[in-house]
Amino acid sequence: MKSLQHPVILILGAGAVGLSLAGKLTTVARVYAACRAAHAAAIRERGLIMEGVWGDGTVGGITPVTGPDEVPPAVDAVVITAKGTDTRAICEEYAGVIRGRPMASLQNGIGNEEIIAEYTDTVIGGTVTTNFSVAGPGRVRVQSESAPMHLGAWSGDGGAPGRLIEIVRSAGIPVEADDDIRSGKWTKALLNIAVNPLCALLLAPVGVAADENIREIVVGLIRETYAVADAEGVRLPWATADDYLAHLFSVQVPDFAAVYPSMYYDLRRGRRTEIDLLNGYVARLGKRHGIPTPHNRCIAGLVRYAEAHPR
Ligand SMILES: NC(=O)C1=CN([C@@H]2O[C@H](COP(=O)(O)OP(=O)(O)OC[C@H]3O[C@@H](n4cnc5c(N)ncnc54)[C@H](OP(=O)(O)O)[C@@H]3O)[C@@H](O)[C@H]2O)C=CC1
Ligand SMILES: CC(C)(CO)C(=O)C(=O)O
Repeated sequence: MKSLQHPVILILGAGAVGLSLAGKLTTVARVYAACRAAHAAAIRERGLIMEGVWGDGTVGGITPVTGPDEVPPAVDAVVITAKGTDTRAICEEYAGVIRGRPMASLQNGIGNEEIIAEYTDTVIGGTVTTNFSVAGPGRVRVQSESAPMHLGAWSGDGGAPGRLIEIVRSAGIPVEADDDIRSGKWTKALLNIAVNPLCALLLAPVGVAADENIREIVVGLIRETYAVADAEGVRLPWATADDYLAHLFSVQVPDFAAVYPSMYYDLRRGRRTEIDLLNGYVARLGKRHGIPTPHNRCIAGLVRYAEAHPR
């Protein structure tokens, strides 16, 4: 990232999160959004339509691309917002563009940064605790923001996160530096482990987590995740699982009560989910450490079954 004057940003896998980010960044950067053809056609024709807490209106100036040949050579930074299930494939497709450039992940789950590090030296870990959805081709909705975006050095050039933070902040997106982004990814994953699969399976918004029939399952998922994180040496901001659960039920579930998480849309659209980067990952690590994870194993099994039997 040489210059902050007119940075050129490439967003890889632009759907709900990536197109929303593109819409905001276009005020401060030249933005290329690698997206599917239907989004690209709609954006070329009339711009990106945004609604919600990141602003309402039609945003021009985003250049959609559908392959690496359409990306100019002068990219300063890459941000990946594809699903974790697509990380390797999209990195392969855009490998020539990624190589030698700082690349940030805003994806949920654990394991994406390790894959990205195979394609470039400077990797920035990131989290975003805002609800995004696709309302149609080239049309996104941004609802409920519960915490600022977090960005922090994963590998390589330690100055890269600071430069990206400046760009993101100047676009009006709340963002903070995270000096332990490995723990930051786990911290964000707690919320997704607690609510994403349940909402996807029950076809319910996040508020369902507080239902008296469901709450106990959420408690089990999080207590197991805490035990596994502890065995992995991950430092979480809440000392105990029950401290985090208090935050989840008093802040995060109310903030997102009325909206549906990303995994809900995956199952509804018959797509693969990120379950193996979330609850499935916890179950796998639990096995390795000899920690029982019956809640996470059960929920991961149910999601895998639902993936294989689209409704
Ligand atoms: N939605 C949310 O509220 C939040 C999501 N996240 C995380 O952010 C990440 C992205 O989520 P979200 O934006 O909801 O997901 P989306 O599915 O809406 O967006 C990802 C987009 O990338 C596209 N894509 C995949 N591969 C390619 C490719 N090779 N070339 C071009 N486009 C490609 C997908 O197309 P296709 O579907 O056709 O494969 C899809 O349109 C996930 O890790 C999610 O967990 C984090 C915080 C909040
Ligand atoms: C924070 C939350 C729940 C917002 O939708 C999310 O990360 C997701 O949908 O995956």
